[in-house]
Amino acid sequence: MKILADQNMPLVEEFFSDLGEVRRFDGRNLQASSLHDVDALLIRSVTKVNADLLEHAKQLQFVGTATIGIDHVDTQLLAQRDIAFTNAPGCNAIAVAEYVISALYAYAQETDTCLQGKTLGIVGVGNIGHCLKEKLAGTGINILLCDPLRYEQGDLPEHVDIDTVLSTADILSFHVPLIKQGEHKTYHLLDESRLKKLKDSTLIINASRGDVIDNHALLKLLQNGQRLELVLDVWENEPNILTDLLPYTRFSSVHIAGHSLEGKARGTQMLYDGLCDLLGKPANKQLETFLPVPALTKCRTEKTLTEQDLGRLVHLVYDIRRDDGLMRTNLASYGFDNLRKNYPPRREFSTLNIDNMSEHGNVLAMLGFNVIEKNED
Ligand SMILES: NC(=O)c1ccc[n+]([C@@H]2O[C@H](COP(=O)([O-])OP(=O)(O)OC[C@H]3O[C@@H](n4cnc5c(N)ncnc54)[C@H](O)[C@@H]3O)[C@@H](O)[C@H]2O)c1
Ligand SMILES: O=C(O)[C@H](O)[C@H](O)COP(=O)(O)O
Repeated sequence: MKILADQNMPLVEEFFSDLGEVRRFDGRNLQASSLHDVDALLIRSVTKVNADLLEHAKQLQFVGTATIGIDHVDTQLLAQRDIAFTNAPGCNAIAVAEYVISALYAYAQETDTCLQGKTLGIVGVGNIGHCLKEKLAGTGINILLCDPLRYEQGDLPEHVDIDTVLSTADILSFHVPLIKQGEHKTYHLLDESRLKKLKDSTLIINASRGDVIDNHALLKLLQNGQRLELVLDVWENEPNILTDLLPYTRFSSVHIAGHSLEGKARGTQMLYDGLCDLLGKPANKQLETFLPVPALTKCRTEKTLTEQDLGRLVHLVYDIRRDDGLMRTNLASYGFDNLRKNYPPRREFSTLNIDNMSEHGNVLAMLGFNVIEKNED
């Protein structure tokens, strides 16, 4: 079997080499002719799977994207052609939620803001939105949830409609898929008129898809003096983004919110499980065996922990300012895609074992650290 995989997908040889011959490709420049003898195609969000790409793909049985987002794949076409398809729902939910949490504590530190008592609106309560809500449950941040689809399905009774969330929340975090049309479209969900109505200095975090916010309208409003705090991981028209927005952002990054080592590796493993399933073979490889030991594995807390201390613990594992600095310093010379390709390793909170002497063990555990309770006596 011939397996063609994006060159920036980790651990493909480790997982797939027993199933066939693995070749790599450049995700943004895959040619239709390269697919003539391919049985399984493993992609990321940068490869568009459409009729043109599949023109010569006579043998293709399987397409897997190591992402939750599927806006780059014509899934109807795959179904028509009887090509099995799998994505990787939830693979990077922890990573994106931790990106947001790192942003929140860094913002609080830099602006001398107390997060406790602030209201956070989570728009899109799927894998990521739900994970974020659970992680923040002990922090004293008030949370509003907005997901009309889940509300209509009857499984989110606490849903608050988007315009109420936008006018109430101090902080907004977007975790919706890109939907271009229909009643619940998310394309330009934050358009000019909604942006104009936001409270002064609202903190907007977008780690979903760039098109969810009208970037040009946002820039125009900021240039005209509207005060907003921005954390942008995703941008319209990646990799050729509206760089004029950068100076207005508190933190920026190159669509890496989901790129913890664990998140990326889980994505590869989910595709491996999907292909094994299709082939009727046992999926017996485990990602834990392939992940390196983290640089930092242990620390100890004392009796009292403030909100600032929680922030310090978060930033011990992942500080969004590392990624913000990389983008601001290097975007012009390296370019968006190269920065993504050379993204330095990042681990999840669960890799830090905390010997806990404080009263906040449950808050630390909810955030996702590995808490080991220690009694003084
Ligand atoms: N920046 C990154 O690195 C990164 C990583 C992972 C995912 N993403 C993006 O984040 C999105 C969400 O990821 P997920 O794993 O939580 O997906 P998910 O499918 O589990 O959840 C998305 C949720 O959004 C809801 N939704 C759809 N339309 C909505 C609307 N108009 N208003 C409010 N809610 C709406 C859905 O009902 C669903 O519950 C992905 O589709 C992807 O585009 C980005
Ligand atoms: O939809 C997703 O899962 C994410 O946007 C994903 O993390 C994007 O990363 P990429 O596939 O481009 O590496």
